[in-house]
Amino acid sequence: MQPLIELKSVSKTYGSGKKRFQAVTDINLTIQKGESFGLIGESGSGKSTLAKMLIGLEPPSSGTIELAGKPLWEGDKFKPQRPGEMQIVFQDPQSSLDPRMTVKEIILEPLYALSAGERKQKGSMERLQQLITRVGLKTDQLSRYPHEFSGGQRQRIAIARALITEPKFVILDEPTSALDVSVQANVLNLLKELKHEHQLTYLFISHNMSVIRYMCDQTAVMYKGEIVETGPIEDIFQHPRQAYTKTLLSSLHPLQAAGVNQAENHSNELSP
Ligand SMILES: Nc1ncnc2c1ncn2[C@@H]1O[C@H](COP(=O)(O)OP(=O)(O)OP(=O)(O)O)[C@@H](O)[C@H]1O
Repeated sequence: MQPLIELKSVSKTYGSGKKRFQAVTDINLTIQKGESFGLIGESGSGKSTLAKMLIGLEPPSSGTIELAGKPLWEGDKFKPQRPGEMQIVFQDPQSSLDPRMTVKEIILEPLYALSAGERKQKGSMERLQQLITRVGLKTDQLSRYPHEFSGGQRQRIAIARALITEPKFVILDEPTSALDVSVQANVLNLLKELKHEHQLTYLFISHNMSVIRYMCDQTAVMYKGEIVETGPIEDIFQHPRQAYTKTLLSSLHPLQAAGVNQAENHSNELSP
């Protein structure tokens, strides 16, 4: 079966001369359609750099990235087959939502990358109302501005924005780490339901092993720009092979390490 996403020998170097810094080194990764693929690693390990190369914000320095068998980059030019096919939800909805735009404008904005016909069809008022209601907000909130919402509600707006183009692949870059613990599990559960309803494929980035375990089927562990371990999440959780993965696991709360997942326990919280 052809993978949805395939990275072959992908590296990324920032800067040049004395400021040259290799953030990502020789990454090989495949994500199958329908998978929820976790990417875990400490701060600075290169997770966001990988996400930026996938979404078109940073070109790889070498290697190839393919979506459904088609290269996403031609040199420094990002050339997705269908704009809007991939979307991203960033960590901090405070900075990722334009404070001068209404919720309606924010959610509709990704449609400007599409053709006029598609924009009309996907941006209908009926669709917008369905989407805003589905993420847990009210239709009369469409005319409000981001500052009028809580952190969790803002992340729900960001999720609606990501779904408006009907993407196949969604990158979730630490989508709950900036949120109050009391709302983290609600947002994770919403993301799980939406994945099922829209047949999405996720790349879920986190530094939190228990969140990755709750959300993902497969995972890769990143350390200093390299993938040091990859496989089914339960295998990695039960039988970590690399010293770094063992360290990540040993930093977990004892209940989480024992497999008692607080989100599944409906406690509404996930420990950081
Ligand atoms: N534009 C840039 N110019 C130079 N160095 C950069 C740039 N962006 C990232 N880096 C460096 O690359 C490394 C990887 O950063 P990256 O943001 O990908 O890590 P991360 O794992 O996502 O970290 P975090 O969890 O803190 O977001 C870091 O050392 C960072 O300082």
